[in-house]
Order: sequence, then C-alpha cells, then structure tokens
Amino acid sequence: MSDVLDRINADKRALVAARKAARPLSSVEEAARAADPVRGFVRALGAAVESGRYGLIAEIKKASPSKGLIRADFDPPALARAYREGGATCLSVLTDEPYFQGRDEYLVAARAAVDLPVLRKDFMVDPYQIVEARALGADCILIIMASLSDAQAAEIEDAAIAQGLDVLVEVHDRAELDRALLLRTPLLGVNNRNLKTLAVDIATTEELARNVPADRMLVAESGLYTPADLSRMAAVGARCFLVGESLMRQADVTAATRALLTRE
Ligand SMILES: O=P(O)(O)OC[C@@H](O)[C@@H](O)c1c[nH]c2ccccc12
Repeated sequence: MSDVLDRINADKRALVAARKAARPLSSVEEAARAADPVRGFVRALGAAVESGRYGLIAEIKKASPSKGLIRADFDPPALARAYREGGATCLSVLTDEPYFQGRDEYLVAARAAVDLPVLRKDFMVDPYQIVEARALGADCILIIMASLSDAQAAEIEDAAIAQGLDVLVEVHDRAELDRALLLRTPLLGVNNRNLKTLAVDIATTEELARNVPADRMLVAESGLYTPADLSRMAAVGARCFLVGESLMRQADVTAATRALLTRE
C-alpha cells in the first residue's frame, strides 16, 4: 500500500504543518512581496526552443532516495555557474530535505549566483509552500499529479499564478496526463521515473508524447545521460529536458553540460 511517494507526501504534510505553526502565512506573504522580481521560466524555455536550441533545466541535486548521495562536493552557487556556463536554460534546485538532502538555502544561493530562472523542486502539498517558494525567490514550482487530487492540483496552480510563478506539471502515465491537461500551465513534464517504484524507463516519454497537445511544451524528465538520449526524446517532440544525476556525477559540470547539449 505505502509506496515511496505516499511516505514522502505524508512526511511533507507533517513538515508543512510544523512550518506553518512556526511561521504564519502572513509573514511568508510579506517576504514574498519583497522578493526579487520573477524570471520567466516558461519564457526562457520558449526562447531557447524558438531559436532552435534545446531547453535544458539543469538540476542541483545532492542525493536521492534511489541513489543515496550523488555528489559529495556540493556547492550550489558553483554548480549554478557551471550549468549556466555549459548552456543550461533554467535551473532546478531540490529543496526537499528528508529524501533528497535539499535545502531552501541551496535555492537562494544558486539563484543569487546566476541570472537563470529557477524551479523549486519539492513535493507541493499545500499552497503555503507556494508562497514560501516565492519568498525564497523561486520562479517556477512543481505539481506532481501522482501526489494530488484534481482539486488540490488546481488549488496549488491558482496559488502559483497568484504569486506570478510558472508551473511545471509532472505526469508518469496516461491517466495523470489527462488530469494534468485540466490545468492551465503550458509546461508539461513526463517523468521517466515512476515515483512509486523509482524505476526509470525513458520509453515513458515516447509512449505519452503522442497524447500531449501541440499547445503544451513537453519536458522529458529523468534518466537522461547522453546526446543520444535527448535525440530519442526529440524524435517524439520533446525539446526541453530536466536532467540531474548524469550531470551531477561529473567532475567538470560545465563540460558535461556542453557535451550533453551537443546535437548529433
Ligand atoms: O536525476 P535525473 O534522473 O536526471 O532526474 C532529474 C529529475 O527529473 C528528478 O530529480 C525528478 C523528477 N521529478 C521529481 C520529483 C521530485 C524529486 C525529483 C524529481
């Protein structure tokens, strides 16, 4: 019954309840109003694709539930600069602590180091986290359809829109895709990793791509290692990619990012 995602979401709800008790929404809202202007996340990806390039969302990820520690030498501002130098379009920064060893401060530090738009990569279960994301300086938030009901997803998207944030909605199967299309965001991610079992299969994007309407921007997520992997995703219509581990494992992140983006 209790898969990985159920556990993560239950823990997240408890964590958010504690955060709410420690800091009232009104205080976070005040910080959100004072935050740096939003950088257009969807706009940056659209511009990359428009100019014939891939849109790369490069992820700053220290550890994961499936792999444990991914990168020991973990310096978010240095990684942000390396990704930018290598040609990334946007950044994704894990802020989930219990499962990914992320931190809110990593997002703040990474964003301050570059001019790229930044996704707060976390498990959003409550609109409070969206206001938090804005207060931290995030430009985009993640909605995982497997974690939320239609009503919860819509509530979180509304909160993001109210804060001026972009939304990446993530799906893993046909039913989730159909539900995601009820949302307004143009940014549609297909996660090649099943968050319930943590198994990865990049055929997932190939299978779902044909059902993604032309007015959505398809992002292929997870399990992407080589230019050939990106070409395979591009062949079914993906021009944007979310990549973490394969770049995080390299000593020279700039060179690895450049190499990944090399078109065959
Ligand atoms: O490290 P990878 O296999 O390149 O995957 C990156 C990203 O897609 C993955 O971290 C991810 C996708 N959806 C998520 C939701 C929560 C946490 C993490 C994720």
